[in-house]
Amino acid sequence: MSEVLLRGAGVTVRFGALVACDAVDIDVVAGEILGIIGPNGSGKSTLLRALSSVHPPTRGGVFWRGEEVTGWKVDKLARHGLVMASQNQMVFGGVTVREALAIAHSCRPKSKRVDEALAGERLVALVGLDAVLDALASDLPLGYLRRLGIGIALAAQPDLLLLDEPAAGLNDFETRELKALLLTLRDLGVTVGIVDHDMTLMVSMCDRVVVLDAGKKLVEGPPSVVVKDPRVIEAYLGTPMEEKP
Ligand SMILES: Nc1ncnc2c1ncn2[C@@H]1O[C@H](COP(=O)(O)OP(=O)(O)OP(=O)(O)O)[C@@H](O)[C@H]1O
Repeated sequence: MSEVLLRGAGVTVRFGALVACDAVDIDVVAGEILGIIGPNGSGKSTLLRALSSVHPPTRGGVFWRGEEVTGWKVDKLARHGLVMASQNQMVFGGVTVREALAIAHSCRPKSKRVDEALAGERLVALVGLDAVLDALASDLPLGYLRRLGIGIALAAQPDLLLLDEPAAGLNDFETRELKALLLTLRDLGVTVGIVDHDMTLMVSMCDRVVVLDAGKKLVEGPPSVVVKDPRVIEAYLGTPMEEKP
């Protein structure tokens, strides 16, 4: 039985009268790519932020490797192996790609043995930033900028990487490269939790998906099964997804 790395139990987030996340139970299991999908405003980003302590839950608990971590500071959680990168955080000032990665590497938890696959030149090659190392981060095209955001998150040597809409705005080629990178990360032992609207990407890449609707968990399971579920078609997909040969 695989280890549950991260557990959200009854995670509830209120913004005034709005219940953005409503008593959601969710597990992220070591070694998987877990997708969180659902309509706009269904609470996916809010759930990710609650799980990663960026915006802790109003009610319910978050557990990391069985220990309650609800409300912990983001940097403390990162030192324990949980890091979140959101598309909006992946913006940098006047530093080069090389400098940004060096800064991130210097912030990694010193207590942890360095995973060489996620450090130095191997990290640069892994995230495909070799060609732009001396470019200013602020000059990068979106595809590279996302890779840098992921590279910075990886420099913290996470066991679990949570990603909020990493494919938003990427073209087909960039999305394929992103998928290859995330599959490689899983092979290297980094567990991934991802929110995204690109259903072709999510269905082809995720081991499991959780579907949210109006803040509540609607369905969870293997993507090929979930996308055929009439509740998911009604709430999110509209029409059944076409089967790929
Ligand atoms: N900081 C906030 N203050 C007030 N309301 C918020 C805040 N953040 C999110 N919400 C609201 O909570 C609900 C869930 O938002 P959330 O961004 O989590 O949904 P989502 O499923 O990620 O949507 P999308 O797919 O459009 O990104 C929405 O009604 C949103 O307007």
